[in-house]
Amino acid sequence: MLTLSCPDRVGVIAEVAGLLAGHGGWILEASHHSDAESGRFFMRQEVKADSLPFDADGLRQAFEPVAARFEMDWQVTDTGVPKKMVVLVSKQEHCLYDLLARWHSAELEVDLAAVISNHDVLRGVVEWHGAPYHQLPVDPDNKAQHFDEIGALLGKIQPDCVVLARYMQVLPEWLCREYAGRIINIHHSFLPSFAGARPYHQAYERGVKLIGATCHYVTADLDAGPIIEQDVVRIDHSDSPEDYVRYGKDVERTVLARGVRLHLEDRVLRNGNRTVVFD
Ligand SMILES: Nc1nc2c(c(=O)[nH]1)N[C@@H](CN(C=O)c1ccc(C(=O)N[C@@H](CCC(=O)O)C(=O)O)cc1)CN2
Repeated sequence: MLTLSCPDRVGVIAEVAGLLAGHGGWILEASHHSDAESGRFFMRQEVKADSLPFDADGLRQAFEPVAARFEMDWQVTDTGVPKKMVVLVSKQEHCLYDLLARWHSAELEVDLAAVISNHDVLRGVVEWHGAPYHQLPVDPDNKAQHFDEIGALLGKIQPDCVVLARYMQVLPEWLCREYAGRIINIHHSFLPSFAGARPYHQAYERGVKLIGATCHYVTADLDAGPIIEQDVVRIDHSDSPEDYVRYGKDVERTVLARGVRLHLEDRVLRNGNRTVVFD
């Protein structure tokens, strides 16, 4: 899997396709986007591994000159190597349950390397599914220790994706920077509406007719990272805030699962604080 972005200009597609074809590369899926606003070009090329005379490192070496010439931000990943995922949770279980079921049934083909929580309440269900569980309690007077312990564990695992599945702690700037573009959160509102705490109750007070969920990359700015996936569900005057929570959970589960899959399949490319999603 080759993904790239670069300053837009004539010839990028021809150069990339020519290099791949020149080595016998069989392109299975090709997507690209020319973004007028940013003046950048985005591409995703899925190449049949055994059509090439070299492995992923060989492709990286062959591609380097083209990437340099076009000032590309790029990466080559071997989809034959399962990506590593870590899930952070607190006490809310619905998004975790959904991810565990998709992983356990192999619908989500990923190495679930760890589930980390500041509570112990979800240990049983995680270990029943055969995933490792790490409880790292939070001392309100020393939250830095909690995040240091998370950082140390993530450093050992080196995950491709860290999912905040209703994890209720605000990550420090250093952790967001260290894993920029790899930490995914599910916020239970249709951002930018109702950022922060208790969004369903904010929505009730505002009298909206749609509520939703947003899957986004995590940055130091709370709930403000690039959006990966969103969806909404209708509510009406007869619904209570508790109804909003119940309807909202269904949307949260599906939006997070879609967002995680898009990330794991290298279908999401950063475009400033926006994303290009080759779905
Ligand atoms: N650096 C970031 N950290 C987190 C983000 C983010 O976008 N950037 N998203 C949140 C998730 N979240 C809303 O979706 C959220 C979670 C928690 C809080 C919050 O105020 N937490 C309190 C502690 C609450 C508790 O102990 O139960 C706090 O941190 O003081 C706001 C929004 C996840 N992290």
